[in-house]
Amino acid sequence: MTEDVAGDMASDRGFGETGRAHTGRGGTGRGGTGRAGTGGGGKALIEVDGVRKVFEVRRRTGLMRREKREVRAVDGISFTVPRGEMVGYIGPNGAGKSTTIKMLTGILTPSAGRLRIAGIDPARQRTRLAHRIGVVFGQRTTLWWDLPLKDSYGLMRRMYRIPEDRFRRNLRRCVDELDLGDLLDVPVRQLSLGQRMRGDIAAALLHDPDVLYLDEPTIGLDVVSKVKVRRFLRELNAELGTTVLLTTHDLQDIEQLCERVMVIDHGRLMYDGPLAGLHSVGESERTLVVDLEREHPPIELPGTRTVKVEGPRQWLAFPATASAAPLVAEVARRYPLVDLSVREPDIEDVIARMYAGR
Ligand SMILES: Nc1ncnc2c1ncn2[C@@H]1O[C@H](COP(=O)(O)OP(=O)(O)OP(=O)(O)O)[C@@H](O)[C@H]1O
Repeated sequence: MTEDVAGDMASDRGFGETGRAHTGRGGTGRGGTGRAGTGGGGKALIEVDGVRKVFEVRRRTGLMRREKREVRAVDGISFTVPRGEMVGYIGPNGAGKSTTIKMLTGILTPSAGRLRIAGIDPARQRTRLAHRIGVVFGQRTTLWWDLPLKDSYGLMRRMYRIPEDRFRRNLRRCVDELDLGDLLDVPVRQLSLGQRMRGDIAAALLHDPDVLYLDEPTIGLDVVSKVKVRRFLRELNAELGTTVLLTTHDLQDIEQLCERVMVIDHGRLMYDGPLAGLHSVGESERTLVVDLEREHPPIELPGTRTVKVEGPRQWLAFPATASAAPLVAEVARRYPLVDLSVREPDIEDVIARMYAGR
């Protein structure tokens, strides 16, 4: 398929500049309704409607016999993502996350349903789409294994027909933000996983994609590099309105980058809404840590359960959706209270409960 991509590439914008339409993180104004929307009534950049992907797998069941089986990797998913939003796409192993991203990039064709990225059908217009999207698959590199990093970037410049000055500007910024200066002359095969990952993130950004798909982008990164990568992604989103779909098992990525999160399991969307809303779905609990004047039998109050007693200190769990104020007042009224604090639920616990519940 040959497609004229010149129109897509005509603009001379780059992430070294800040002149481009500015939507920023959460700038699309999702109201936390728990449903995907197009944000402020604008047309969605990513549209997924009733999408399925069924794999047919054959399994040997005897010497001469094989059994055909269907795997519903994605089982009727619908959502939209407005321009400029950063969305987390999470789920347990085998949930269907990578399959979704592969369909969104045109690598896989859906068995049913409709997909559009900026109006482009990924499976039918893959070349055209390639100029609008950047992809990082943490488990696999898009770089040339035997070439130094900078030569891979040079090839990408030609493939994407990036104007020279824009390429230089974008590369300079990636090198600065992702600490790639000492790595540019190193063949990709000699890079550590974390170094290669930073190289891959830069490669996905050189052509100023509108949409960035990140599949486990912080895998192998040390703590400092994770912080840098997240900060860079936030800056790009704020400056250029880059839309990000982020798949990760590191929930700190989601907490620090995304206001909206989608949870998928067994190929179905279990939740789509604000990150904070997961607490109510996951039936999570907050904890009141109470210091009494002296040791005391476990506190008994309706709507709470005492989860631990250690000397004069007690830990009381209560539903995360309930207000702590009446509970605090009741503890103070009935018990010899010295001090107390409230601990918020850990998002990892919430999601673990959610996966387990299903
Ligand atoms: N090419 C394929 N042929 C057959 N089955 C497949 C194929 N690719 C994926 N699957 C199956 O589809 C389901 C979803 O897989 P997918 O890779 O999308 O999950 P995932 O959510 O990305 O998991 P992980 O977090 O482990 O990367 C799994 O049951 C997987 O075994």
